[in-house]
Amino acid sequence: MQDPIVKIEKLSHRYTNSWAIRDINMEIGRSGIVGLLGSNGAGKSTTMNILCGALNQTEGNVFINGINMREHPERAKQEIGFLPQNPPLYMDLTVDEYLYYCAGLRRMPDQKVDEAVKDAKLRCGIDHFGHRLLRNLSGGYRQRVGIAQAIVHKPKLVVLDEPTNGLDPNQIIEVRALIKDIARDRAVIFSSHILSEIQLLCKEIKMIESGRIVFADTMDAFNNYVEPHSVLIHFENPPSASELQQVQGVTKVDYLTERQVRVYFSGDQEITERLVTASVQYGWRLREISLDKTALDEIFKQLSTQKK
Ligand SMILES: Nc1ncnc2c1ncn2[C@@H]1O[C@H](COP(=O)(O)OP(=O)(O)OP(=O)(O)O)[C@@H](O)[C@H]1O
Repeated sequence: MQDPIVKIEKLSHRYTNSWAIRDINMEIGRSGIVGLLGSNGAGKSTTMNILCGALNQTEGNVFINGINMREHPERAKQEIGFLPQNPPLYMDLTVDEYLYYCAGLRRMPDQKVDEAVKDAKLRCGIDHFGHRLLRNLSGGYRQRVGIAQAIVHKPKLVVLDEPTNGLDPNQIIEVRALIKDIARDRAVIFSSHILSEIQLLCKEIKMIESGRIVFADTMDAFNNYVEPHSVLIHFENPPSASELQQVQGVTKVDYLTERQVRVYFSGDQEITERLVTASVQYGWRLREISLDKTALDEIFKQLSTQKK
């Protein structure tokens, strides 16, 4: 396996007197979108700000492409493009002026700047807005300019802190498509407090709650984790537990009332079909059946209490 683009070791940060993040460890590969999911105040921005060298951590280490951010910040930052939660956009500059200014901050060689700005504008769909003042752009286009400044120096890693926050639904769709596009040739870390957004965009998910990582795996593993493993059934003529356990896939049966049963199963979703068939065959008179999907809030709670 290739070396990770990001390696975080035992990262902790304390603001004045309380810890915002504790003991975070993670590795991030060189391509695709990794989602950092967490509710408000979970510690996403703190982690991202440290990762990008905008904040000095209290404890632990961050390596970007093998370079220690604390020891060699200038070199490490060359590998990163960052769109913070409140991007520093200068409203009195035109798009071109702003992107040239950002390329300058990145210490790009002069002869490469024209082409780099042109490429970033094209990639972000703002090439026709070069002379427009930032203050006269819509929220969605300002966000595109923010993403353009994050990729102008062609970094290997782009970090986007809640980039769709505050946008209208159409702008959200456009910005998500842009993020997918820029992730084709680099790693992207993307934070959000919206699970469905992370599910839509990311191949991997790191979930953070109260400053700790509570889940880190592929999106597929996460989706399996939150898949329902039980169904709720109402029978008019309820079978016994042992009769229900004869149905292939059923692992456990709990009677909630005389006629209402929670049936646990393992494996595939065809369980509902098999239960309906058995009910017809044996005359159990099934009135209602529904998947028992635990509320996501509940899963968040379970994950955060399990790993504390
Ligand atoms: N500058 C600061 N001084 C003191 N406490 C802070 C500061 N910045 C953040 N915090 C606290 O640290 C914790 C983590 O905040 P952080 O901004 O990293 O979370 P977040 O997941 O990005 O949340 P949000 O989505 O609301 O931005 C919170 O309890 C927050 O109140």
